[in-house]
Amino acid sequence: YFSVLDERTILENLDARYSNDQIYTYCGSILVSVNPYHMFNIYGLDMVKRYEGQPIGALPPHLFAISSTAYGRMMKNTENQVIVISGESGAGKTEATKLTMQYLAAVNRSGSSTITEQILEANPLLESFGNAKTIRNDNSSRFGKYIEVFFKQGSIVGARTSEYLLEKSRIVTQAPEERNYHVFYEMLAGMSGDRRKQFGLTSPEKYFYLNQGGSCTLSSRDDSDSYRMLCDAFQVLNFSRQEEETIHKILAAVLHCGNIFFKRIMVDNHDTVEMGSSAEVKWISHLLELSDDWLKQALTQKVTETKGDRVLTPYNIDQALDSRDAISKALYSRLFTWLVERINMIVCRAEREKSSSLAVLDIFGFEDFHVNSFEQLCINYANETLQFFFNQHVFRLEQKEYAKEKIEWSNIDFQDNQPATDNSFLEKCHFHHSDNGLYGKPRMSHPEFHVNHYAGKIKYSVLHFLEKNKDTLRSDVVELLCESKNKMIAQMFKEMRDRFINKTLNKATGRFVTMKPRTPTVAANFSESLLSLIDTMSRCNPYFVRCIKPNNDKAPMSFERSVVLDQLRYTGMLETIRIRKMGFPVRVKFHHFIERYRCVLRGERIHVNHLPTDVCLMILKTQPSHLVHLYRIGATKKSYVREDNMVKQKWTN
Ligand SMILES: Nc1ncnc2c1ncn2[C@@H]1O[C@H](COP(=O)(O)OP(=O)(O)OP(=O)(O)O)[C@@H](O)[C@H]1O
Repeated sequence: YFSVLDERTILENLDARYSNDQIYTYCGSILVSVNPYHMFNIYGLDMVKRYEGQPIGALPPHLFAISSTAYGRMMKNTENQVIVISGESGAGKTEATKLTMQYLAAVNRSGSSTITEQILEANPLLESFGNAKTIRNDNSSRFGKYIEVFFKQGSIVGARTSEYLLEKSRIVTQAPEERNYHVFYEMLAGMSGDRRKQFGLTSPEKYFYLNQGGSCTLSSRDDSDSYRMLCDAFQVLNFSRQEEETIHKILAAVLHCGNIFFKRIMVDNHDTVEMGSSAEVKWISHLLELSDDWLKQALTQKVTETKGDRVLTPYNIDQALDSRDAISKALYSRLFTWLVERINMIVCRAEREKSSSLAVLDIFGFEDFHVNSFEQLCINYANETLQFFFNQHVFRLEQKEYAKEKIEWSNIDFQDNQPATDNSFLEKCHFHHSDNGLYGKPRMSHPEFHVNHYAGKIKYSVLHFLEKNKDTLRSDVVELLCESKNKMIAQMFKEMRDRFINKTLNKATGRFVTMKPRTPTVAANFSESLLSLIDTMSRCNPYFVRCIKPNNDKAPMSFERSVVLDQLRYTGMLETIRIRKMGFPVRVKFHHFIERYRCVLRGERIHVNHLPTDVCLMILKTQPSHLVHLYRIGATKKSYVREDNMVKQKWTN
């Protein structure tokens, strides 16, 4: 534990420990984990046994200490627990989540059971569909996840995963040296030639949606091996043959979709398009079990209904390409949501009311890129909200500690960071907040705005912002997809249609009111799911794991202070320090305090009957009276000192 908390001390300690191969450190109530980019032999069954039943602090800092404490507390008090794992891309969140799940699987009382195996198998499946190679991380999760594991009498009885904000743009575009989601490459590498033919597929280099990053292979991952693991996971999770087949069909249809091209033509002086390829269109219609002309209708013209009339407006080439990509994104993201629900159906069958849960939240950290767009605003908004949750928790812990030690305090206050982006997110934010101090207006020449987040000022580019926020498939295209002869596909889009269109409200009167068809924005949906997540988490006892990336080169055991310091700021640890500094952040055990400062008594006799608190008071009374407000004596074991250089200086002298 750090007894003194400031930026420099934290940084120096993390550095010193890291160079000693100690990747874990406690900082207040947080476990800091610095990515070693090198596998230490510290996660075996021997370590599970060593940490099992041990409270935090009994053994050196370790992820298993957090898991063990959370598990023990859940068992003892049947109180729900949550471990919040955060950090930037490549910092080690996914690994920490996997290790926590493995720890739980190993210590739970039913040992290895079918349900435990199914819960663990869900992981490679979601990795195939939700992870991709980025320049920062070869296996980057492109969605946030909240996994609740349910226990009854110490045995795992089920689990439920919630997913947040899958990155959709990746399905249709990739930056240089990046890839699309693993599953496409795995499928093409692992399927037999015959099977590939069945879906009209060839090699990954041939697909526009797969080859934009430049390289379709990965040195750190064998795609055909991963495909085998994916197929095993389908088996363990009881996917039917038909379901597996439909999943493949949707994936193949997305790839064909990306290869559709258009020819620009002029009709009546209007720029319009003609479909350039018929082979892809045929394949897509065949795979999705739809009539041949549906795609043509969806891709070349817009349908507007006014007072019962259908008006058809031909698309220009940009609109046609956009609508092609919108269909691909909708197909893939609906499939992803369906998969998560399908896994939950299998592994979440326990009567949850009677069980307790231990949850893990693996969520992207604060992002500040060269160009920040809508996705970054969502992610940073999520971080802002989680930071508020974290501050509340730290604040509560402080209050509890002061109450226990009967320390009077009055001036601890923490800044509610909520207003930073609240509402600005739900509506077309940049038009509404020019008079908000936390908001910066875009300059005329730059389409951007600024938000002062808790972690610093971030500049957002508004280019494509509103489209990204809408991100909807035209309702007539959704209707077309609902007509698929494949029941699973039809059902997926019917759910989408029912969720967005004709939403009905059950008013207090008991009457149903049909709302005007309205599609909630991505931001509104996300904000709603985030608030519900916070609501669930606030009923749990939280633990915080902050993953830190020590360098930007994925280099093993190399600690760059400037890289780490930036993250310390973003992870909110310095905010904890600020909160603690407003109270009495330095807590020293009586005997340590006496040992260290008895010299200031200059030989004054300490009577054998003096209690440690009396001696501490004697020492403190040697200080000038105007410093009285800087310390407190705890009721049970510690002196509390408000950090102040003058006091420190004097005592040290
Ligand atoms: N505890 C660890 N021990 C050894 N190596 C690790 C550990 N944690 C992470 N790594 C290494 O760092 C890489 C990146 O970690 P991980 O995928 O967990 O990052 P992440 O924070 O989940 O990133 P993203 O947000 O992009 O998904 C891993 O593939 C692994 O090589």
